[in-house]
This record gives sequence, C-alpha cells and structure tokens, in this order.
Amino acid sequence: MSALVVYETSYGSTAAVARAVAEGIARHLLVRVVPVGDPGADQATEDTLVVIGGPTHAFGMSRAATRREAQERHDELPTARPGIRDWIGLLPADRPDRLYATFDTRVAGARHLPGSAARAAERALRHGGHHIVVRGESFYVVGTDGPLLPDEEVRARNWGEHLARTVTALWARP
Ligand SMILES: Cc1cc2nc3c(=O)[nH]c(=O)nc-3n(C[C@H](O)[C@H](O)[C@H](O)COP(=O)(O)O)c2cc1C
Repeated sequence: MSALVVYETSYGSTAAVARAVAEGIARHLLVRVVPVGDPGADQATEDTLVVIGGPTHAFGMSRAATRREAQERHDELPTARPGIRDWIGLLPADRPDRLYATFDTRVAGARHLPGSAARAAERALRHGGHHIVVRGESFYVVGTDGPLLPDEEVRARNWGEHLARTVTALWARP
C-alpha cells in the first residue's frame, strides 16, 4: 500500500500544500509527491491512494489558457505543462482497488464565491468511475500568487494524516 500525491502549480502555493499533505500521509504510508507532467506522475503506478491537487482557476480546474494567463502575469515564457484536468482524463478505468482524494488552493478573499478545483476534480473522477475516499479540501492563499494563509501548511499536514488514517482503516477491514 502506497500513496502518490500529484499536483499542479503556477506560483508554488499548491506545491507547498502538496508537500505538507504528503508529510501527513507519510506518518502512516509510503508516499511520493510529484508534479503533473513529470515522468514519476505516470497514471499507471501501483499506488492505491492517489491524491490530486491544483490551483483553482476560473472557478474550477485550470485549462491551457488559464495556465498561460498565470505565466503571462509573471512575464514567464509559456510552457506546455499539462494540468490535473488532463492527468485525470488519462487515468486507467480498471483500478477498483484505488482510492482518490483531491485538494486545491484558492484566494481567501473569494471564499464566498462558488468554484473549486478540488470539487471539479472530484466530479471528473466520479464521472470516470473512480472512488473518492474523503471530501476534497481547499487551502487558502492571500492573493493570486500567494502566500498561503498562516497555518494552511499545518492544516494540510493534518488533512493528509486524516486521509492516510481513513484509508488504512478501510484497507484493514476484513
Ligand atoms: C487565471 C487565473 C484564474 C483564477 N481564478 C480563481 C478563481 O476562480 N477562484 C479563486 O479563488 N482563485 C482564483 N485564482 C487564484 C488561484 O487560485 C491562485 O493563483 C492559486 O491558488 C495559487 O496556487 P499556485 O501558487 O499553486 O499556482 C486564479 C488565478 C489565475 C492565474
């Protein structure tokens, strides 16, 4: 039993949350944390817990155009890195043993607005016939390019630990 945390980030906040979630998971399970687009983020791994995180863009998961917009805001040259939407679309359907969970980052001042990449990713996973183990979670940034609110990394670590405890309890059932 092992876990994979796959994340997408434009400015680094989701990467920091992904590392904190993995630290929490590591209290109970072997875990790797890998950005979408890296070879280690292959969809066909043996991992039985897969956690997927991305920034909320335009009330949902990023698209190529929103990732480009994020890069242009920082005067970066555009790269063709995929997002979690693309990654989820390539998941194998024949893995009933696998459990999934999602998280996102969002702007704290827009908490009251609808739209979360974690929720959108959950819907896409369910649509693909995949099993969600706990409700997706949002972690908050002060502004578009960060930083995370104080204590969000602690909350992410605790959420990761809760997730790992939940799946290990489920797997221990006869
Ligand atoms: C193109 C674009 C659209 C965004 N749309 C939203 C949004 O709808 N709701 C929201 O809360 N934050 C929105 N944001 C802010 C992102 O959620 C924020 O940049 C992200 O959480 C930072 O994570 P990162 O550092 O991993 O990229 C948007 C940011 C960009 C660049």
